[in-house]
Amino acid sequence: MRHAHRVEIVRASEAELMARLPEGTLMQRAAAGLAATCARLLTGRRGRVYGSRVVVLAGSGDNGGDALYAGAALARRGARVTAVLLAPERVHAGGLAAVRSARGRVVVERETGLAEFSRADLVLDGIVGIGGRGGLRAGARSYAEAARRGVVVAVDLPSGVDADTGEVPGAALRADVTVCFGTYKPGLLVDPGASYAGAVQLVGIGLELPPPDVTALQHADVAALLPVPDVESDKYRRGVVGVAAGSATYPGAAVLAVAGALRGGAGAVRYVGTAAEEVVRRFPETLVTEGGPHGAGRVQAWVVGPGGGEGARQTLAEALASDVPVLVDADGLTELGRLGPGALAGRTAPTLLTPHTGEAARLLAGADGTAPPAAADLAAARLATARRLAAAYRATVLLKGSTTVIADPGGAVRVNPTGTSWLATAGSGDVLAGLAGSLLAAGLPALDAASVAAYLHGLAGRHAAGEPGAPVTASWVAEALPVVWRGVREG
Ligand SMILES: NC(=O)C1=CN([C@@H]2O[C@H](COP(=O)(O)OP(=O)(O)OC[C@H]3O[C@@H](n4cnc5c(N)ncnc54)[C@H](O)[C@@H]3O)[C@@H](O)[C@H]2O)[C@@H](O)CC1
Ligand SMILES: [K+]
Repeated sequence: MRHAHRVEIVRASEAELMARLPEGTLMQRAAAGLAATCARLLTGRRGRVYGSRVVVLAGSGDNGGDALYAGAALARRGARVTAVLLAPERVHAGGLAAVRSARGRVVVERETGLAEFSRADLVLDGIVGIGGRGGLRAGARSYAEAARRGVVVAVDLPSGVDADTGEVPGAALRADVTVCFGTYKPGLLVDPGASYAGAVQLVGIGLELPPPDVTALQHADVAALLPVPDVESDKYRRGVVGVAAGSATYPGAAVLAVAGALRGGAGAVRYVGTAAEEVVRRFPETLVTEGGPHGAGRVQAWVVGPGGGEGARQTLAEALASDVPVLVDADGLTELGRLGPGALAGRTAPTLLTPHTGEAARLLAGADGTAPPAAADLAAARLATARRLAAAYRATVLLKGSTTVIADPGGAVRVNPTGTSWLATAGSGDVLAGLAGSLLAAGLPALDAASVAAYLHGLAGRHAAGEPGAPVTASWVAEALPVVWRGVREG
């Protein structure tokens, strides 16, 4: 599991530790880890550190200090190091002295800096770290826009990315590798920030941290959560998931939601709705029932909404009246937005909402009676959006997007590290809804069901798209689920 902490928490832990250690110890630990990664990268690219061109972009804070000390360490190993000072009057004095004494070059003119930047083998981005506020300032922005041929290593986080939210209010440096200190920062795990970070490496500096603000599951965590039948299992013990989806206009949504549900670990899938014929033709193993969720027979979780069309309101009401977990998607969310959070007030079992940002906007409007916010604004602030929705509806929320975010009403937040933009395809959400519902029926708590579903769905999308990637259809994503499930279990 990757743990991320917000800046306020990092600062408090650092202060507590620094009070017990000789001055500069943490920066030396950070710089040593950073220099080791840079040396590995240079050796991988050029065969050796000696003689390589390294540029250190040093801003005015301790982030620049880390970068300068790491640059000095590389200079001592024979790298040709140029430190470019973006704020010469406020540069970290100790770091600068270290570069000078290791015979590094120091430049302050922007033109020279940019020329060095463009031909460096490796650039250390130490412009700003967790002290960054707002978009990059003009002098720094030119580096974000300049061409380069070398590898860029972000110090703690790519400059220009908001550490707490992943928002990029302007330009940011695009890194190939980010070396972060002490803990991951939420902005490294959530897009758009995550897309600037490249491969992220954590260097321990000895911080004692409280529980994380944000987590990201890894293979082993997902493997431990996957429901696996034992000798005592029958279809009811494994869970029956009810899928109320599809309509005369959208029968395909029913087929895709069932396709996801059949691969999600439940023992059986029960379909209710008008697309029964299509569903059974495609998946004869599906149990089908006339009418709606009410009186449909035994299920352990409901999925309502995909392709629900006109009937979505009635279906939603019947499912919400049950005492089993309910996943609400698509047209079900539109209906829920009209009804507002009050519609969930009487529920005794968990509710999982799976909006994209457009549906999230309608849900938020339904919660506070205002006009829907712009979906683009919600996408840029996806952590905050998921948290707001979870709090307003007292439900678990899986906010779909370039980084899918899952928020529990209790405050826990997970971000999904898998996924691919090829998943932005029609019907992909229906598969995800079926899959997550199946995991709910198999007994996973809503936060786990949602985050495991997002993880597997993302991997399946990548698997279906292949390398370097090609368009996929939602059906292929569903078909790839057993392969990635096995892959996760194998580790
Ligand atoms: N505090 C500690 O104990 C440790 C801190 N470390 C490093 O220190 C960093 C934090 O250092 P600081 O608190 O000095 O803050 P930073 O170095 O991240 O940035 C603060 C400086 O950048 C300037 N700045 C802010 N926003 C800017 C923008 N948008 N464009 C250009 N300049 C901007 C500010 O005027 C300020 O001088 C961490 O990210 C990490 O790299 C590490 O050395 C580990 C230990
Ligand atoms: K940085």
